[in-house]
Amino acid sequence: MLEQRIQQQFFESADLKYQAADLLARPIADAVQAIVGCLTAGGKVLACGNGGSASDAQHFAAEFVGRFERERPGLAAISLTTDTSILTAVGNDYDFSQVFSKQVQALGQPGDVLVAMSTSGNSANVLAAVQAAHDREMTVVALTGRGGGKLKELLAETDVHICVPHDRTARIQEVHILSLHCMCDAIDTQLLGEQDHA
Ligand SMILES: O=C(CO)[C@@H](O)[C@H](O)[C@H](O)[C@H](O)COP(=O)(O)O
Ligand SMILES: [Zn+2]
Repeated sequence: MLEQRIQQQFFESADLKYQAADLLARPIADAVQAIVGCLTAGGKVLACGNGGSASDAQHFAAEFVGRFERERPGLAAISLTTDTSILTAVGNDYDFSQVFSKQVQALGQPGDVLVAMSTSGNSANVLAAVQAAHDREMTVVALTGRGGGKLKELLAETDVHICVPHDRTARIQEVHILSLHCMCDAIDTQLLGEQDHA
């Protein structure tokens, strides 16, 4: 019984990934172009999100600064979810909704990219970070689900929206991490040339 339930989750995740391959290949490629353009012009990537998406922001930044699958010089990326002193000071002195936007205001430069993750598209601190990124003339790569929520409404035409066609947070997160890995792979390919995995 339990095994069936577990298998069901695998099937649901795999089905969604098949569906998303068609739908998301274009916006993921657009995100890669935006990030490669930013990095080659001397810019950097900032990443944010809550809960599981906070882990994804850190995971993504680690693959930039350290490496993904190939040796290359580190790429400029900072996760806005890691500094507990900043998070507690801003959360305590201002409001939790400002924990990311304050960092975007302090660190963001025109031409930088903000990777903003929210499965609901409705987390106030992620929405405020997107607004701060626009004020700083940054491009936003938004990873969402559930139709994109309020975040979708905030996006500019030059931004990129990777919206997973599902309602469950866990399933959406599983496609987000796959999308981030696709981006790492494609960015390395753009910077270093093709390499097979065979
Ligand atoms: O990982 C999970 C659920 O799978 C949770 O930690 C989840 O990320 C948290 O509830 C977040 O606060 C949800 O925020 P969001 O994705 O709607 O912006
Ligand atoms: Zn989770």
